[in-house]
Amino acid sequence: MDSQMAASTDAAQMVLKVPFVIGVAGGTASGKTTVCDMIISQLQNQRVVLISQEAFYHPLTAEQLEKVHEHNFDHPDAFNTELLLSCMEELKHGRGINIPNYDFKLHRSVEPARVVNPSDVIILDGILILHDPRLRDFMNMKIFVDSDSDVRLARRIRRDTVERNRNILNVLDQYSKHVKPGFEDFIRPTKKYADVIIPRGADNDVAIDLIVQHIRTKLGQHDLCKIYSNVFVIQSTFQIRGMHTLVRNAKTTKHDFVFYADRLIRLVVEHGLGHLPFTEKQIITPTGSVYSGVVFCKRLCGVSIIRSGESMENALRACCKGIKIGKILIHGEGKSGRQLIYEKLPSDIASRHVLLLDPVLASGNSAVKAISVLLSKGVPESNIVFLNLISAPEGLHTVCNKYPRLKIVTSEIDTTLNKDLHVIPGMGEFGDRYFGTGSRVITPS
Ligand SMILES: Nc1ncnc2c1ncn2[C@@H]1O[C@H](COP(=O)(O)OP(=O)(O)O)[C@@H](O)[C@H]1O
Ligand SMILES: Nc1ccn([C@@H]2O[C@H](COP(=O)(O)O)[C@@H](O)[C@H]2O)c(=O)n1
Ligand SMILES: [Mg+2]
Repeated sequence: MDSQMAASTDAAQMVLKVPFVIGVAGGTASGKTTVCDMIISQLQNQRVVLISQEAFYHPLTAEQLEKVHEHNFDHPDAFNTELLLSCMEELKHGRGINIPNYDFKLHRSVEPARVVNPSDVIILDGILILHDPRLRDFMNMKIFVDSDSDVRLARRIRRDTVERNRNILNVLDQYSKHVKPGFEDFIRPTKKYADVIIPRGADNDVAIDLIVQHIRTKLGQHDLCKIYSNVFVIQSTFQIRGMHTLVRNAKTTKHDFVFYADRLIRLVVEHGLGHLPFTEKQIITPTGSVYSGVVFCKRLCGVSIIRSGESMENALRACCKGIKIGKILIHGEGKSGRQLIYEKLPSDIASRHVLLLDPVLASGNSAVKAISVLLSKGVPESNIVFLNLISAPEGLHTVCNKYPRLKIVTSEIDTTLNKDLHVIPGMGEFGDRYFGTGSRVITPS
């Protein structure tokens, strides 16, 4: 008996954007916040938010306030870690939150609360941010800022007297009673959880550059699949890398380019077909045995984005006999708007699953236009599977943010776009190389 089954992912399900979370710990005045600010200023094209653990200090009771000099702010119990955990859970699920706005002069939070929007990167900064294992579990990267304790004490005295209205004798007293023991007992022991230790804090430009590079790489490449659960990169093998090496090589002849591009396209198409819904079916084999299998989705069609997308039509026809293939031609260069020049689509496209074909996803502007044409014809967003050979992170961000319900299947995610919006490292002008109409090599910029 046939039964309708859901596809590998529920088409109607909203896509989860999981942020890249970085924890930055270290002793007081080690430079944690300064390091975080430097990282943020270098991650200009990402949505980054900084959350300080200090926002989650328990407010002091009237009784505790009277003896504030005895209060230990350097102990894990000083923080409302449960609240921080629930805030992280919200952000992880793409929901904005309000966090307390802590005042170091009043030892409590003040109005208004701080609004924190969902972001691509969340940086958590605090002396004991690596202490609780449940918080560490949220983190993709853990950093410990390691600065000399004399330097830290000097900075702390300066900061607390100048910015936090403290008396120097109280600062020194608090330091020896709570801050130093808290560092030895709870903060320094979390250094072992760090993936990266930054000696000299913000003075260590090299370490900060390496961290930023790592975050960019993680965000730009396969971790995009963590951020966007609708992005699927086909499993990399040496065979696939070898084919990419050939098609990306500027010296590869047209004949070889077409041969290896076709092989890669075929893999992407087969993978893309795996994201369509199917129907369960039992059959009898020649041995008389029952085999529980599935039947392919029948209501589908291809749509190629002219001209490069046409290179993917043969592979689609080879996989799906007699498939209808429509075409869309978009005009536009650079960052300016895109215009629809031509479209020829199956008249019943609204009732079909659509495999949208374009070997290179660069800025995502043409893709967004092409997808909007499909939507205007009544195709549900969740019925679209967009197939690429290579995708730039910028294009993935653009398309996934605008259309979180469609799926993108690609064989590799590249590093970035250059100023001319060419994918880097990329493979040059795909259409020219495939159809033999150009010999231009794009120089790196
Ligand atoms: N490398 C540095 N050189 C000079 N001053 C620094 C440096 N790093 C931090 N500071 C100063 O030290 C103080 C504490 O730094 P901050 O980044 O707030 O530390 P933390 O967040 O670890 O407590 C601030 O006044 C800051 O401007
Ligand atoms: N009301 C408070 C709360 C905290 N502290 C001290 O702040 C330090 C943590 O902040 P850093 O920016 O230095 O990491 C911590 O050592 C607490 O002693 C405070 O003095 N008063
Ligand atoms: Mg700080």
